[in-house]
Amino acid sequence: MAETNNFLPLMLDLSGRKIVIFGGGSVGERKAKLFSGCADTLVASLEFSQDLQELGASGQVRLVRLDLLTASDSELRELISGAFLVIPATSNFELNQKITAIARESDILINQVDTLGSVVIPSVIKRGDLVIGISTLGHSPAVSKYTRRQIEGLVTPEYSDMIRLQDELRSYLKKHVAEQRERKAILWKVLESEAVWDGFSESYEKAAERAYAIISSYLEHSDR
Ligand SMILES: C[C@@]1(CC(=O)O)C2=NC(=C\c3[nH]c(c(CCC(=O)O)c3CC(=O)O)Cc3[nH]c(c(CC(=O)O)c3CCC(=O)O)/C=C3\N/C(=C\2)[C@@H](CCC(=O)O)[C@]3(C)CC(=O)O)/[C@H]1CCC(=O)O
Ligand SMILES: NC(=O)c1ccc[n+]([C@@H]2O[C@H](COP(=O)([O-])OP(=O)(O)OC[C@H]3O[C@@H](n4cnc5c(N)ncnc54)[C@H](O)[C@@H]3O)[C@@H](O)[C@H]2O)c1
Repeated sequence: MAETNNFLPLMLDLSGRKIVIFGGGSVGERKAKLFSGCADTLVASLEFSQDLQELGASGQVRLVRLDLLTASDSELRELISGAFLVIPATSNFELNQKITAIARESDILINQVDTLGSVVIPSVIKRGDLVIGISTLGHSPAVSKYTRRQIEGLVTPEYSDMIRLQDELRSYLKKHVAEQRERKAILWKVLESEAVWDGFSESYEKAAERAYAIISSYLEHSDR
């Protein structure tokens, strides 16, 4: 088991990156669904789940059907050539280990699914521009999934509205308030305002109106 207190989450721009998944079963399918929306995802397998076949037919993932046990090393190297991440997820542990070894030769990141490797895939919540990754570093994926479900209930649609409003206010304040510490104080006043959060239930514009009222009041009373 890897030393688990050295793992940290990173948010990576995967656009244009190649991700190769070996094994088209329930695990390969779950990983392909996660990555197909943002990376060039290829799945190599003997068989493919129904959902993967549909993802392949719609062009969201590339499917390569082959018996990986009879594939030559050069064929495997060809499949992973240029990959950013390799995910050996067949039901054959030894085969997964062999693919891992070949990927390691090319210093490619590897997400091992049958043991704790150097890359762990978290449970992911994506709500517009809010992205949350949750992991127990291999100790209990079920708790990751459970925690994701708990947090999903907390992250209401207003969170996306507030991100949009904060983004708008940050641009406005950068033009009108020179001091970064003052801009930060104002943004937090808006963030902690129940009136602004309640405003979203009426309309985005109502929440924004209340936010700008907070800014005006702050600027009138600050000793600028
Ligand atoms: C988070 C998530 C991401 C994803 O893969 O998409 C993920 N597994 C998920 C679900 C899940 N996987 C398993 C269960 C059954 C209950 C349980 O075992 O707990 C459940 C829950 C369920 O299905 O209910 C079984 C399991 N998992 C691993 C093994 C191998 C082993 O450890 O032996 C075995 C077979 C164990 C056995 O043989 O008994 C290993 C890994 N699974 C990980 C990630 C990495 C650690 C992440 C972390 O620590 O948080 C790691 C190390 C490698 C990896 O990255 O794949 C995804 C939830 C997505 C979502 O949120 O819905
Ligand atoms: N990381 C996780 O969350 C997690 C969860 C459950 C299981 N696992 C592990 O992941 C592995 C895969 O689990 P699964 O539920 O997806 O299995 P599965 O049986 O549903 O799928 C296995 C896939 O591997 C393919 N395959 C097997 N031998 C092959 C070969 N010689 N050539 C090409 N393709 C081949 C099969 O065609 C199938 O598509 C298991 O070994 C298990 O240890 C990991």
